[in-house]
Amino acid sequence: MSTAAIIVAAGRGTRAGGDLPKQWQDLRGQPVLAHSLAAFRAAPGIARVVLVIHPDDRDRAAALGGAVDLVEGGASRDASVRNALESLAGSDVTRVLIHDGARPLVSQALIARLIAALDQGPGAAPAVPVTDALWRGEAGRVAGTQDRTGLFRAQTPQAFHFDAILAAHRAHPGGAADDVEVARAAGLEVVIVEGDEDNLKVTYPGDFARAARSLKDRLLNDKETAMDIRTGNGFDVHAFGPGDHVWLCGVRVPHHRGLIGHSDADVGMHALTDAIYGALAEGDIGTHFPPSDPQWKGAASEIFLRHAMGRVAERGFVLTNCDVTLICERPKIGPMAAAMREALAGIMGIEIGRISVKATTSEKLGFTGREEGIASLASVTLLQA
Ligand SMILES: Nc1ccn([C@@H]2O[C@H](COP(=O)(O)OP(=O)(O)OP(=O)(O)O)[C@@H](O)[C@H]2O)c(=O)n1
Ligand SMILES: C[C@](O)(CO)[C@H](O)COP(=O)(O)O
Repeated sequence: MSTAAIIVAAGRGTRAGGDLPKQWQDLRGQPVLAHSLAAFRAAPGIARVVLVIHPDDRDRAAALGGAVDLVEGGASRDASVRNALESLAGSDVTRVLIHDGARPLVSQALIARLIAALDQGPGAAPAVPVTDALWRGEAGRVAGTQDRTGLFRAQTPQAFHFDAILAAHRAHPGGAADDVEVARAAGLEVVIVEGDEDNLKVTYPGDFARAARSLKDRLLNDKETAMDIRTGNGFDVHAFGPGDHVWLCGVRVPHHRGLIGHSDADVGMHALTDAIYGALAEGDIGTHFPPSDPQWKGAASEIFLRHAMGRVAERGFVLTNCDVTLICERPKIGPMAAAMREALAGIMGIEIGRISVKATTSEKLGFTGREEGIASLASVTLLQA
């Protein structure tokens, strides 16, 4: 059993206007059709994609790249669908989703709903109920009203058992608005699946801007496609006190003084850990390891950093890079920076090339200039994996 998608894109888009047929016009940096195609390529249940194109568009279709079967369209939408169905006849395809290339906002959730609905019967198609009042118009005036009870606006993809829809198309005289009409003419039952208001068909010039707005909203908000990139920053200070070494970014650095703190006072690692919690909007080290809790007294700061990295993984992110700056006159950090990056890479489980440790003095100004303590700044970037 295998499910194929047919994307019809052989129309000329006369109502949309423009220099190119609408499916080849730009929508946020890619042809409209590239968005429709990407949705089916990404859909887990779809084994094969057939793209129906106009003969004039072969070069454009080739530029889309990737594994698709190209089929030439016909003079009408239903003729285009028929050509694609015939190209799959005799293959292992048992189910098919037929989609307008001009609907670039089809969602993974909708595709999944349709595939699931085919377990119940030979046909399933998405639609949204009509919510506006309906009028009949004549010569620019309202000539009557139309009861909207039970009326729906039909969308694609429309999904069918393959043999049934192929036979229905072969038997149809032509001129159907969509494949549901063809299926019903052959007596097939088609269930209505909840459609999606965003799944608009680019038809008129104003639809490009609407589609672009919806796509932008989806990129920002939709869990299916959202690219969640986060930055966080951290800042920490520890004062010098008695001692013969300091811990900085996981490295024991000999020094004529120590740093005072509830834990091991690794100021660089604390700033870095806080930057990670900041990017996740999960507070700071004190939120997770309260200083009032005696169990963290003298604790190795790598415990905090490992916990923050664990939260990054649990929340589905990866840390793409971090940058730590230590601010002190002494000890000199330069000779130790490579060892610090290596220590952090080991604790964080990421490659050293994504970790920067650097230092600056404050030109003998302020508390770091007077060598009363060390300050540290850190920033990180997280990406939803
Ligand atoms: N001969 C045709 C006509 C239409 N289509 C496709 O069917 C879908 C829905 O059709 P429509 O929105 O009407 O597209 P066009 O026919 O291109 O538009 P117009 O009627 O404005 O010319 C589109 O993806 C279109 O490319 C097709 O593959 N072959
Ligand atoms: C297939 C379709 O998109 C379902 O709503 C619609 O029927 C296409 O209509 P058009 O007249 O080709 O724009």
